[in-house]
Amino acid sequence: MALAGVRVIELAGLAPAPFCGMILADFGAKVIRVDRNKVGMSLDTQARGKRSVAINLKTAEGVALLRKLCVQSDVVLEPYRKGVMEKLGLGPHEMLKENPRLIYARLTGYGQSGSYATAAGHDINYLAMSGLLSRLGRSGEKPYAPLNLMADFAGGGLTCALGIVLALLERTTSGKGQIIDASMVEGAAYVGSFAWKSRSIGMWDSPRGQNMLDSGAPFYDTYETADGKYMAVGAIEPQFYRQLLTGLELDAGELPPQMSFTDWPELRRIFTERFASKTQADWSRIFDGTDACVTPVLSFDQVSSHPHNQERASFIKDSSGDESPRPAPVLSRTPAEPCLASDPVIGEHTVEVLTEYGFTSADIDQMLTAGVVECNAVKSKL
Ligand SMILES: C[C@H](CCC[C@@H](C)[C@H]1CC[C@H]2[C@@H]3[C@H](O)C[C@@H]4C[C@H](O)CC[C@]4(C)[C@H]3C[C@H](O)[C@]12C)C(=O)SCCNC(=O)CCNC(=O)[C@H](O)C(C)(C)COP(=O)(O)OP(=O)(O)OC[C@H]1O[C@@H](n2cnc3c(N)ncnc32)[C@H](O)[C@@H]1OP(=O)(O)O
Repeated sequence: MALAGVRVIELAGLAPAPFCGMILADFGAKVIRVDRNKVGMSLDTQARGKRSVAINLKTAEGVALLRKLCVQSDVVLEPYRKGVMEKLGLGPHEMLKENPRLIYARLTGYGQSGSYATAAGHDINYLAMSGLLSRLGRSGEKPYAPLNLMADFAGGGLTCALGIVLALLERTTSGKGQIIDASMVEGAAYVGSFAWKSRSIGMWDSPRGQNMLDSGAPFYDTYETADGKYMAVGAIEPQFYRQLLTGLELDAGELPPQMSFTDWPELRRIFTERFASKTQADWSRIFDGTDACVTPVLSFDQVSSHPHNQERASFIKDSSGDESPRPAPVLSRTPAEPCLASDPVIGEHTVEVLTEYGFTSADIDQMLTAGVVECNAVKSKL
């Protein structure tokens, strides 16, 4: 796998950093999640392929231990509020002095500088601060955040993973590590570069929800079907739009022109009525194999059994039978090989990892007894 041999220390966080760590693990890195002691259950739902070590960082020995792990690792990924790592004596400048090849990734909402740097926040706040949230939502309604996908995951975890991979690549020539300041506000804004930069061609001149790609246009929207499901329509180009009309059995000559903004409400009414006349399966049969750019809006239950997704094996099942998306993208020689075993319990691999990093049994026993680290066995599911 592409990241084979890369050792990552991920400090346990809420959602974006766990996703970043999972991406690295899916593509072959050895990711060790550092959890707290005495926590019953991990809230990390993005733990695929990781191992867990439980360390009490509120002890000097715990801090010294983490430092030793970082000295022997390639990447440290930390998701805490600005200043937390420095307070622990584990700030990037100290760590890079000890391991100049270390890539020290800091994934925060507001970045490491600026007056919001130390403020608490979540996806919706970062998305709001990126400018993007103001553009999301239907006409006449308040801004609407699309789950916590944009800042936490696209602008956060994924962008941070890109930064780490870029720094690893650069290190192959310089031999040096570096610090990554991954701000979710900036990551989300960057993901939204199209929205920013396409203002110059008038893409966003109308208010929220009244533009071509923000649910303003009737040919770029979702429609309810007779069985209460939905179809997605993305028929922008005239040649594809004509195929949409053919599938809907509508005569272009009897309709207003596609790009007549003032007629969009009337066109939407006509499309709404048409889509409501057949089921999702009926419409899928009609539009499959055409270039009308019309697809069913699949539920999580439907998605893996759709023929296209099945043919590409786009979804995988883990050892408990739970489905999730296959890592993307697919690399031809060194594809990701996601681990299908159950997620680690907190501290499951403490002894295994510390042994691997060169600690003796006596050292480990001493740390276990002193409560510096914790090792927990997997509970039987029987
Ligand atoms: C929308 C999202 C995230 C959604 C996640 C949800 C899935 C979950 C979020 C809350 C969960 C629920 C909740 O926990 C209550 C229930 C618990 C129950 O067990 C389960 C059900 C729950 C309902 C549960 C259900 C779900 O799991 C949840 C709903 C996001 O947007 S995530 C993005 C958040 N932002 C960032 O990550 C940006 C960077 N980070 C930060 O700004 C801050 O970390 C943050 C997130 C604001 C949190 O601030 P906080 O004050 O809590 O922490 P920090 O200031 O960062 O300091 C960390 C302290 O911890 C110490 N520490 C760290 N490791 C160790 C260790 N191994 N040992 C000892 N101590 C450790 C560290 O030293 C710091 O200590 P100090 O404060 O003393 O410096």
